[in-house]
Amino acid sequence: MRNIESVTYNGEKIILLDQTKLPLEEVYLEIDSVKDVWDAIVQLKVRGAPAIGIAAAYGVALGASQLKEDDYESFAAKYEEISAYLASSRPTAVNLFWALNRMKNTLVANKEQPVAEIKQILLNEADAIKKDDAEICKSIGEHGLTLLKDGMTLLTHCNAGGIATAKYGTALAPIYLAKEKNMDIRVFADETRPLLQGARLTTWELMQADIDVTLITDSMAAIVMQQGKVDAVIVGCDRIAANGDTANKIGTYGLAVLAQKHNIPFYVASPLSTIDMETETGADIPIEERSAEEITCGFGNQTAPNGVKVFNPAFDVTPNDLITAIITEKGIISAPYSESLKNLF
Ligand SMILES: CSC[C@H]1O[C@H](OP(=O)(O)O)[C@H](O)[C@@H]1O
Repeated sequence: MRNIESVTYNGEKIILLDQTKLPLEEVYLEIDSVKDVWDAIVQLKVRGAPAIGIAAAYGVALGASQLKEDDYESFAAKYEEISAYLASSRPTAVNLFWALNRMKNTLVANKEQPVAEIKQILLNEADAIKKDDAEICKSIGEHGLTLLKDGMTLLTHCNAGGIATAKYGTALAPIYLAKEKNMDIRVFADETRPLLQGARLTTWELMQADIDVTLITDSMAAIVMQQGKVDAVIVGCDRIAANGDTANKIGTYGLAVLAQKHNIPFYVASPLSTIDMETETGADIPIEERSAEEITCGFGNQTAPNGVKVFNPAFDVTPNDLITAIITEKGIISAPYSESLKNLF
């Protein structure tokens, strides 16, 4: 499997794979400003909960490295402004806030150090967040692999692959590890309107890895399940509430309802960094709403009348009772999630 890195740091600049250019172009952006990190997150040039967290970690460290303040109090005040700005980019994926919180804790833990030292410590912490994520995703893959059998066909939604994380992905991690073991695993990838992360990114990733993938429109998920072609659904997530309700890309909830109707297991793959025990239920998860143009003029092709009213939530919430199991780096957990999630921490 070619390791395609969505976020790296070259000692001066953040290098981002521009995911809006895929699948036709593999373009890497050299980012040296916090504003450009913010823009990249907002425009989904970097996307996927863990990758957003990693980008924000490098973003706040990069911003801190450029600060002129040399006393801790002034430095920390400016640092807070940078962190708050990056936190304003997207509201749903809790990894953004989890990563910024971990970076803030690193700052405070080293407040007795000279500011120049702190700047390097922050960059090292961003590196650690990225390294940890790759190891966590591999572990999710290993646990998820226990659910797979030779000859299975999985359906996935959006992109929860290597480019949504540091490496391996979450939902796609078990599939990559199954490939390494020469298992015969096939995948249906929902195109995932309106931004087509499935059509553009998941098919691209899986084809790069020589994994059998079939692209379907979101509306075709029902018929492939009805025809008995799907053995399990596996998706990523952007925030899991303390009771197991899970926010993921819009369309996921409908898949979970369909899976229940057809007695098909519905798995969510999630690092602990995407589990938010401070958010009690799915009703408390902020759902990002995006521009009308993403629907009326997707990829520059107008397909709806000027001025039409549009509702464009980027995520929906799957109630915990529709989730068969949650695959984490610490193992696979099942209902009742209020208890099983608590035991992970
Ligand atoms: C491994 S996190 C993937 C998760 O993030 C995606 O959202 P977006 O493309 O808007 O960042 C989608 O919900 C995926 O399941």
